[in-house]
Amino acid sequence: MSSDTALRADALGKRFGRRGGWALRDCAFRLPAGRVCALVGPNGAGKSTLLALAAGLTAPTEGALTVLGTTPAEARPRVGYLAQDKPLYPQLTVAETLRMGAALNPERWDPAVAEGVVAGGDLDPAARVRTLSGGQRTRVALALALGKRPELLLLDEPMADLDPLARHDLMGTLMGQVARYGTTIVLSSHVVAELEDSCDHLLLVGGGRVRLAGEIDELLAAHLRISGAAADADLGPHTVVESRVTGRQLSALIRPAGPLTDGWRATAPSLEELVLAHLRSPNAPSLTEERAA
Ligand SMILES: Nc1ncnc2c1ncn2[C@@H]1O[C@H](COP(=O)(O)OP(=O)(O)OP(=O)(O)O)[C@@H](O)[C@H]1O
Repeated sequence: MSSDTALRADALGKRFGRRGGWALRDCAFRLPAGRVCALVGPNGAGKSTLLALAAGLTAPTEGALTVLGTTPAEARPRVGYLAQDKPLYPQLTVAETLRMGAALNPERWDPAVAEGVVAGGDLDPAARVRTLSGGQRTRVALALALGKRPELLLLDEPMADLDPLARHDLMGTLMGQVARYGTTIVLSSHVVAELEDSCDHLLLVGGGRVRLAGEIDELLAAHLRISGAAADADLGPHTVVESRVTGRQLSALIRPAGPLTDGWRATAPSLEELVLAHLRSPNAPSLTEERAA
């Protein structure tokens, strides 16, 4: 695999327990290095499982996940991971937590980066983690992940307990990382509108499968929102992701397979419209780089 690939899944599957259902199945995608990738999908879709696999915390049941050109276990020192529950030691102070980060990552630790993230939140270095709010803990956990100067940063719902200003601030910090160090970021979130400005790659999972994977610009360009008279609707060769009839009007999100016949009004979808249409239509065909190529 070339070094310009941060993450690659081949027939990746994960099942918890021998009788459990598949959290992920038959997943194939490639995430180029240096991208900011939005990982979206409904509750239970497999987002956290995918991030935990990439962080080397759990092993695939079948297939393979290649991280920074190697196995997840070998890539671990070069990967930063922020888990959904942001585990920290509650009895340690903020400063002690950062010292622990330095001790655990002697080769890579950058105190200025870690302290900068903490200082941005006006946190007292002497405060104990147990006295911090949820959002303040997120900031400390993020300082640990970023202080490691990761080549790949995996963030599981980092914005969930942040106020709007702190979210904005977090995105600024992350964009700074990308610009300065070329860090690849995978960020799971339920708030798609917040990702539109900062992410350039999308991975949409649903029911354990990859539904959409690719550059956001290319995915958007592959779809159209159309509307027209329901009576003479013939969407012939096009792939219909979602369609609705209201009165005499039909509106749909399609993947055009050629020019549209006369009578349709067509507009480009937003990222949110693209994602919502696929979430509402779990049986719509997938579109991933592999299949699109
Ligand atoms: N440790 C585990 N043991 C058993 N089943 C698990 C475990 N972790 C996840 N699962 C199952 O795997 C599936 C995917 O879960 P996962 O947490 O990856 O989804 P998610 O997309 O992150 O969901 P959410 O948006 O709710 O955080 C779910 O059906 C879940 O019940």
